[in-house]
Amino acid sequence: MERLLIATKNEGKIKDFRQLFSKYGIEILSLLDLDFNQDIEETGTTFEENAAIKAETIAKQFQIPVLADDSGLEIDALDGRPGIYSARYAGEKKDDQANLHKVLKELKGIPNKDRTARFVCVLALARPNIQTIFKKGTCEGIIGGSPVGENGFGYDPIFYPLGHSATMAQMTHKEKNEISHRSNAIKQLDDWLSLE
Ligand SMILES: O=c1nc[nH]c2c1ncn2[C@H]1C[C@H](O)[C@@H](COP(=O)(O)OP(=O)(O)OP(=O)(O)O)O1
Ligand SMILES: [Mg+2]
Repeated sequence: MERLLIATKNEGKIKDFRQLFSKYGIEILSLLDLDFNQDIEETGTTFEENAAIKAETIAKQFQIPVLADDSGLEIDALDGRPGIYSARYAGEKKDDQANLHKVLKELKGIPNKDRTARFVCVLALARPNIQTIFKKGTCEGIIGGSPVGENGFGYDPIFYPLGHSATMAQMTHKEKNEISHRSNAIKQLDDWLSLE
């Protein structure tokens, strides 16, 4: 296998996947490379369900193996929110800045020790006529008091991975990809990747 289609339009994810799969010699294509203008509605109630919806919709349409990523931020003090609603936390129009500021507002006054959180990434690999498989990766951390750093995307500027004094948005792309939820999920696909 030399090319893999990822069922996403999120440029931040695409950039992560390009780097993470380059060591396997796999070229990444995304929905941005295809003539696919539909919006896939994420109607599931779990990361797994939403990842399956995205991967299976595209695999069925194009009759090729497709990987999808459903991911988000779980904050303990917010009972796991924003969770599966991370992309649309501040409204249907996806807005990374509005989303992270909503989180910061909700955590106002909460001390560091109670600002624990994790990024979660569930990958679904859908193939024509084969049951979809799932892999999950997480990355534990602490939510900061204000956004710091220019790299990455989404909630990266407010997320300090455990044991680090830099946010994910202050890290280089390579540093983020060594510890991220996405890389931890991909590592579990190793078996499948070396079989292809
Ligand atoms: O490494 C990450 N660094 C920072 N933030 C992140 C990361 N990974 C996921 N996130 C956040 C972004 C978005 O608010 C949500 C994913 O939502 P999610 O529905 O999976 O993706 P999406 O709608 O942006 O693109 P798509 O569904 O087309 O793949 O979690
Ligand atoms: Mg989405």
